[in-house]
Amino acid sequence: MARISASPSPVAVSAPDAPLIKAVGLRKVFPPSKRGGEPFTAVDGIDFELHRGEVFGFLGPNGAGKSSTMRMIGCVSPISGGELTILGMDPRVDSSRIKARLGVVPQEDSLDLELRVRENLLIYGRYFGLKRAEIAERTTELLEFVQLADRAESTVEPLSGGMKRRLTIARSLINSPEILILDEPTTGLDPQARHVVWDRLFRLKQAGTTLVLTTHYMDEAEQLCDRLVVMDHGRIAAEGSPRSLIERFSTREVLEIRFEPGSGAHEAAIAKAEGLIGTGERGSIDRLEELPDRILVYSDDGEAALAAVHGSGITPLASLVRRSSLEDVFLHLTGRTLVD
Ligand SMILES: Nc1ncnc2c1ncn2[C@@H]1O[C@H](COP(=O)(O)OP(=O)(O)OP(=O)(O)O)[C@@H](O)[C@H]1O
Repeated sequence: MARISASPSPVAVSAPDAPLIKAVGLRKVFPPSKRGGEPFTAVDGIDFELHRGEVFGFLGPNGAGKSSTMRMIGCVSPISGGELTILGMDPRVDSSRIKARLGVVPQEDSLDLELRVRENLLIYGRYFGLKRAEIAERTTELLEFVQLADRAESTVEPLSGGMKRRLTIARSLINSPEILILDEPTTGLDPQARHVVWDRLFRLKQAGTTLVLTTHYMDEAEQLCDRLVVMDHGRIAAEGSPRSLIERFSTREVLEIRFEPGSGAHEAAIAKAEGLIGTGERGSIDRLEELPDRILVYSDDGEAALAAVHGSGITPLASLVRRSSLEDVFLHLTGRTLVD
């Protein structure tokens, strides 16, 4: 298991506690298409640092600029502006040396479907210049780690989506990377397959591997990330641990109320509930968010807020009290939900 973790002997980082990745005013601007138009700014001057041993996340909806950022970190897309330092090096100068010390799990699996599972790792190991014996030993360990040892000799094509993702993770670890980059590691997987992938990522985290990942699943970000940035329209809206972001930008609990569609009750309830905001009484409402299908009532005491809602003559069709989540943080910061 220890060998699955981050490489033990970092070389080109200037100081022991220097960030593994440091971005200052990082930008990605795509040129106009051949048909004309304006250049498009996908990443608009972001600052962040990644430290050894942490799991750092970029949380944001589709189009927020997460993949564009990851591709710059992975040295497959040149930066358009600002500064980016990876393992103490400049990707504009040292991309090959940086790549040799990274593991990358791209958003779309890029496995060789006709080859066997083991052969996919062999090719990658050769690409990184590892010796055959070393590749063979590491392949055995990694396939065990991702629970694919019994599939080593089968071709990749018939594997499930979850298995392919786990194989991609194994492949990304063949060179004992110091940083593992995962772009939406569980997108497209069913809930059970997601949990198996999460379990493997947890183990890497426990083993001290430095992970940087993107996601638009708030539960993934909450469970895995030590620290994250909330990204929207190419900018960072907030940064912190999942817990600190929730404490800073939301209440302890949220009351969700729903009404008969088309009855007009939703609009009437909004008008009444606004009168309950900031009363200072038990169940006092901090703020409301209105979504097309429900109203979110933010209060530190959801049950008391529900009682206050009922007391004001609002009668929802259904109600639910839950803990605040990163989804609520995102909604508060951007006015939009994470998944459209
Ligand atoms: N090669 C490109 N040329 C022009 N625009 C691009 C290019 N690649 C990405 N974009 C645009 O940049 C914006 C950010 O895309 P990006 O893929 O970084 O977002 P994302 O947060 O990763 O979203 P997703 O979850 O959909 O991958 C989007 O509006 C996208 O259409």
